[in-house]
Amino acid sequence: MTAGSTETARRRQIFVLMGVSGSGKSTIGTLLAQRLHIPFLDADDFHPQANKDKMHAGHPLTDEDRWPWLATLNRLLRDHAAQGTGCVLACSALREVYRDKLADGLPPGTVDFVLLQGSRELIQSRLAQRRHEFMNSKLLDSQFATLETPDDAIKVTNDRSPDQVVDDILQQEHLA
Ligand SMILES: Nc1ncnc2c1ncn2[C@@H]1O[C@H](COP(=O)(O)OP(=O)(O)OP(=O)(O)O)[C@@H](O)[C@H]1O
Ligand SMILES: O=C(O)[C@H](O)[C@@H](O)[C@H](O)[C@H](O)CO
Repeated sequence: MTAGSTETARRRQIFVLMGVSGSGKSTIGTLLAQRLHIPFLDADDFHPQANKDKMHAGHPLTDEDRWPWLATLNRLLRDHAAQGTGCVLACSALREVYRDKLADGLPPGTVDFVLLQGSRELIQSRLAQRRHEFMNSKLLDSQFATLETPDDAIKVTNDRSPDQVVDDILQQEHLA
């Protein structure tokens, strides 16, 4: 790829940073979007209030709770693709069927899923120090139980500085 075409590919690509709560989707996703000069979207901002209330009370979401939210996110991604602009979306996307819903109707190769990994101990310790609008850290076990590890995602362990993690993503993406 030439430098010019690499730059164009970067700007059009849609990245979905996925993983359990506290895996670093917002932190790493924000930085990745800055590095690529594309917008950052956080799926947390699109939950209906009922979902936020449920999680805040310590109850995991069900598939039925997630479908309308995933449909909203899919529309957002389609809008970006239609405009020819990429974006970075931070979204748990824990199950394969959720990822299929997110990518539904988008041209093949448009969406790259990036799984942020980390030990339960590391993530729990980060959650213990974090304040969040609605997420309850007691849900971490159910998040791990629901996670279906994708075969075809970029996988990075978020146990280094955010800058190093973004470097790793871009290298695996051949966009560095
Ligand atoms: N590489 C890192 N080094 C140090 N701290 C980190 C790193 N990545 C994330 N954190 C911290 O871990 C906590 C969780 O990160 P973040 O909020 O980005 O996760 P998330 O996956 O978006 O969580 P949620 O899905 O619950 O919104 C935050 O306090 C963040 O500052
Ligand atoms: O699918 C889910 O269960 C949700 O997306 C959760 O993962 C939360 O929204 C998020 O982790 C809190 O920020």
